[in-house]
Amino acid sequence: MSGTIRPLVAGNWKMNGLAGSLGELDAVKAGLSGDGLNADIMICPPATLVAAAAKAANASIAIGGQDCHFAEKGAHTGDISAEMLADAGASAVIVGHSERRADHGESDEIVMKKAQAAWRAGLVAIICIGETEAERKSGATLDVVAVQLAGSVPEGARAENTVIAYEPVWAIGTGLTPTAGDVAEVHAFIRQKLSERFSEEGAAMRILYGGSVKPANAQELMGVENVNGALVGGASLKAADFLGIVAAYR
Ligand SMILES: O=C[C@H](O)COP(=O)(O)O
Repeated sequence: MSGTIRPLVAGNWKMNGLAGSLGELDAVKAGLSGDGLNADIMICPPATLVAAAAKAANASIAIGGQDCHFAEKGAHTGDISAEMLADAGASAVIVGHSERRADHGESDEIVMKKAQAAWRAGLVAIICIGETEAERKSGATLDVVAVQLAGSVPEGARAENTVIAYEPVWAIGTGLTPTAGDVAEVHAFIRQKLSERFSEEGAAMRILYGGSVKPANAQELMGVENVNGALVGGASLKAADFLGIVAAYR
């Protein structure tokens, strides 16, 4: 396991989950009870379930949102502010997920404003970056990651209010993952950039890997240098799978 940074395993339910899905949260809670886990655990349910999830969770599970608007309030039909997520009991919010960047045209500039909004509301910003398949194939991965980091992570980022999630777009929901060596290369690069820009705060910031993490590959991926946890999509929907990933930190 990497250094002394406390890892974070976060489940992103994406646009999945009705009230009955909170049973999975209960099962995660039960699965975590009484064990000395060496990681923080978070579930990011859809916005409709944030308040109920926050009530159902206990101290062993943090609740996060999946997106927020950068404004505090106003005429933005259908949007949710970081303050509203905090009010509902969230302690973090994912910003700049590649699905938001692709589906909603979110630029680095917008993602940066969302991260600042998260801080304004007292939330941890989980800032997502990652290259597409074409970018990987053309050898542009590190360039893409550098541009996204520079453009999406605001000045003043600190280890306690910012988490970076490296998610290669081609690995999300596909069952494909980069090799451990590829993950190590990109995470080392991200660490170098964060340390150059934010000094000791950047050296202490958590860098999550995301993209087809499952129980079968969690141990290997979580053991890579500078991988400080995971952002898990599909495998977070079932408590048994999610707990199987969390087990990498037992
Ligand atoms: O936010 C989570 C990621 O997009 C990973 O999703 P996945 O685990 O289904 O590949």
